[in-house]
Amino acid sequence: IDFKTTMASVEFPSIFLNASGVNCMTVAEMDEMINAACTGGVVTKSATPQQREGNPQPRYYQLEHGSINSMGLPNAGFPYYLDYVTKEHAKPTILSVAGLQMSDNIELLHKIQASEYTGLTELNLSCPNVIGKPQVAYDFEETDALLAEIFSFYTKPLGVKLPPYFDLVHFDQMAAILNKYPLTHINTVNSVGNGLWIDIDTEKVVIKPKQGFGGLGGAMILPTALANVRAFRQRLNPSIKIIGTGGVTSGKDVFMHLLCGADMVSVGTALLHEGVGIFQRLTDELAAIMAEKGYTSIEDFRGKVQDF
Ligand SMILES: C=Cc1c(C(=O)O)[nH]c(=O)[nH]c1=O
Repeated sequence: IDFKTTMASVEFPSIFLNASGVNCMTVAEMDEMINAACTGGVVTKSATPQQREGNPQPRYYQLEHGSINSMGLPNAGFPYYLDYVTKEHAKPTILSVAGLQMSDNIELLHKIQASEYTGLTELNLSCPNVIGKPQVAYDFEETDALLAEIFSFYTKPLGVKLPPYFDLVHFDQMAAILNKYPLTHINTVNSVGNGLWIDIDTEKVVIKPKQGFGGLGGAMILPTALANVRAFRQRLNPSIKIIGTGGVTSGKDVFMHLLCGADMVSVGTALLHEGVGIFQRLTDELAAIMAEKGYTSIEDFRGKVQDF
């Protein structure tokens, strides 16, 4: 079964990617993603202009049905990731960038525009853990202004990483903004912002930053992820592809993301726990589901979830 896919005329040998932030901080991790079986390529950790240590530890904690994190954007800095993606690799790369303020985003995209890099870039509008900074993507006017400024000069392939939305009118408002711009894709969802977990033995929160508040990921956010993939598929121009992210732990979850309209699927929490071998497992499980249902291509069912 053929799981390759094309986005912005870039051929991905598989639909599977890592969620930015997981297994993508260093050259070794990014090479491991590219060299692993059944991966489509690699998405870098969101890069900031300078290298960042991130928040104090513990800043990640595994829950029974997912994860909570407040990493604080630790990364090796924009030059490190631009250097990596500009080199030749066996599979495509997506360069993720996250400014800490609007001017950072503009500066980073000017640098990419002026660089040798011709691959895909993803602007992270949804980091929930930069202390003191609200997520850009929850400010519709700022998002619109930022994209207008970017597309006044940026001509290379560009997508955006979005947080989950929880209100149908917000889907309408955000989709109306995104449809104004020549985006290659959206990647939805980022972690569900500012959850909290408590260790009842110590009666303490489980992560140090932000008094324990952190983004939620993993199995428990799958229903939210599916809703966001479907809602944007229903509203966005077909030219804007969708990377479905959030809650994927099995072939069934991948199948549901695809039924909702995802073009590619990325894995975060489960990848962190299982390692890159997960992509062969997800491929085998998806292929078994498709065989059972008599599907020979993802096109047989992509986006075809039915109303009740
Ligand atoms: C880029 C920062 C992000 C982080 C982080 O570095 O804290 N965690 C997330 O769950 N999503 C992000 O987008």
